[in-house]
Amino acid sequence: MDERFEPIIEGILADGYGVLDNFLTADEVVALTARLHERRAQGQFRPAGIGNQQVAVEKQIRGDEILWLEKDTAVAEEAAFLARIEQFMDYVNQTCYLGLRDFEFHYAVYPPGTFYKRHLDQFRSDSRRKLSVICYLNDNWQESDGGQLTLFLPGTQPGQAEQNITIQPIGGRLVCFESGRLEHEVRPAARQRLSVTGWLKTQGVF
Ligand SMILES: O=C(O)CCC(=O)C(=O)O
Ligand SMILES: [Fe+2]
Repeated sequence: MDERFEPIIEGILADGYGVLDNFLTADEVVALTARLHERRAQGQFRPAGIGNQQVAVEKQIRGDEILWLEKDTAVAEEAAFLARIEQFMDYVNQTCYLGLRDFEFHYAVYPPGTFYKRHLDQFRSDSRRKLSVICYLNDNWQESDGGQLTLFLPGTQPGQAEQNITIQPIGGRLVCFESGRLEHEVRPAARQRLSVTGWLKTQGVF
């Protein structure tokens, strides 16, 4: 068992979310970022969709561009990332019994000035999504760069106010939270903001 994932599991069980720094080493972040930029320069990214609305409407909600990672076409650094995610998923299954069987991940680029308004990941498209996972690829991110992830934790007692958690999108950092329970948003980013985002899923019907 991979003990380094334990703090994030404890966070998920206690609070519905966990954060783990150095999920990727600095060298791995640099290498994966280079692959991202190559693919984007080749025109492989598309504006992220949120449903059937027009792109202009969607941009009021989210402004990121994405590219799904596919096992078949993954280069070495991408395959290594997906293998690490698989280890993480195995560890979660051994400790949390969520019955995770599958995952899907995409690169995400938030150009300067873009954001993703408050939302819930799960029910938009696929109720098999159990855990949302984001790994940031940013070099030397400063608080003044904006782009923070805000998690809205529901109060645990009746009448208790929700709590806002602010997470800086620091390179190599992994964030994981319950897809069906925690609403969240990406604050406007003042500089280009890079990540790999995905979902750990159960099998079964939508
Ligand atoms: O990049 C982040 O911090 C969150 C992204 C997100 O909420 C999403 O892609 O659904
Ligand atoms: Fe989200």
